[in-house]
Amino acid sequence: VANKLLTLVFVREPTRILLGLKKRGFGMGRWNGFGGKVETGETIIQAALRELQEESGLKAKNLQEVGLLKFEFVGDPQLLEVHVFTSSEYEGKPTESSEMKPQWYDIDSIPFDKMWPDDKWWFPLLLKGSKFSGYFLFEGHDDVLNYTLEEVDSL
Ligand SMILES: CN1CCN(c2cc(NC3CC3)nc(N)n2)CC1
Repeated sequence: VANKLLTLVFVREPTRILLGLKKRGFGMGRWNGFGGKVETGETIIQAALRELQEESGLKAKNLQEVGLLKFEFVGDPQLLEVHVFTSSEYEGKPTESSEMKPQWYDIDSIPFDKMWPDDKWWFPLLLKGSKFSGYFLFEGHDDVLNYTLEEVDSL
């Protein structure tokens, strides 16, 4: 079966970035951007905007695709394909949802120890405004066995 399409959106201000604490399900207990599955009949962009609004209450006005991340788990044939976006213009106020508890973090104090382990490699590229493409092989949810990561001119 084809890759599972997922979205991940970070709302960014000059010195801070909005993260959400995942309250249940996949990635529970970890801080992350906002996102979810791409449903049939919607584009990846539409899914990114929908999930951001559902999970944070924010309506992004200038979504930009900044990264493509592929994840594999030892023993699991399903490949995850995560399309990463940023937005610097938005409407609304960060609002806790059933899925996420939003909080602004200063970009100098990102809580990597409480995020997915792959983030420490690609997050610096996102913060400096690069476009990136990466692949991470996980064993379980905590160990990265292998990865490749490159900055790209276009996605
Ligand atoms: C809907 N979500 C959005 C984001 N997402 C991931 C995954 C991830 N690593 C993969 C090993 C799991 N790392 C970050 N930062 N986000 C998965 C699904």
